[in-house]
Amino acid sequence: MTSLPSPSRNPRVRVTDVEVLSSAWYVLRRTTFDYRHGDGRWSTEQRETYDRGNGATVLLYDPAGGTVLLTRQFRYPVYVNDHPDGMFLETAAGLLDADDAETAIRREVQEETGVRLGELEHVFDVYTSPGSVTERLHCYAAPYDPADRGEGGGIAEEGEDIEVVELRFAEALKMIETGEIADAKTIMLLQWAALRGPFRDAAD
Ligand SMILES: Nc1nc2c(ncn2[C@@H]2O[C@H](COP(=O)(O)OP(=O)(O)O[C@H]3O[C@H](CO)[C@@H](O)[C@H](O)[C@@H]3O)[C@@H](O)[C@H]2O)c(=O)[nH]1
Ligand SMILES: [Mg+2]
Repeated sequence: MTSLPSPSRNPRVRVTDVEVLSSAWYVLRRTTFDYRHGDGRWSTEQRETYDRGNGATVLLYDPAGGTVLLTRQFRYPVYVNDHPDGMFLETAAGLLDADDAETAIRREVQEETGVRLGELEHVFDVYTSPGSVTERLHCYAAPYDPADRGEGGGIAEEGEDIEVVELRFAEALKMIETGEIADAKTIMLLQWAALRGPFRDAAD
């Protein structure tokens, strides 16, 4: 046994063991727990969880120009699973590290796009892959001024090579249909922007 989580918040769940299977860039654990089913029967289950920490992302939008600012970078996990070239379009995002979500997203956006965030709207928090990955992703939206757009590029020493991509909002929506935008957080935020966010009154 390596570690146990804090006391159960669910009387149907009793964790009995946690093993660390791998601890390299991220941490893979195998947890054994007793679970009480809907019919009252208890069973012993095992689940592996991939812990890569939590993250934050932001949809940058310019209401006057009708544009959004995204990033493009090579994503190997996407490339290895059939994406044509792995050059993936996403909202700016990053891991929280030791920071709270708002501090982290301000830092990441500046590193990746050069934009210094002013007002910031919290939109929702999402679990990105609840059957296997523990990550909770804090999702924000914020206006940007195209004149503030800087070099961006990410941190070269960490192997990052990030292109900043400005798109008309209507074009970004179409790119969801064509598959050119296929990142979950980016699709969720673009659809939020059309339904309830800054572009809800846009004609197309
Ligand atoms: N050496 C090494 N480096 C890695 C590895 N995995 C990631 N990295 C480096 O660590 C960097 C982390 O950059 P962040 O900007 O902090 O995170 P992110 O990869 O952009 O993650 C964000 O987007 C993800 C995808 O949507 C989100 O899952 C995540 O929560 C976060 O929001 C990556 O760009 C990459 O350079 C690895 O296995 N080995
Ligand atoms: Mg990033």
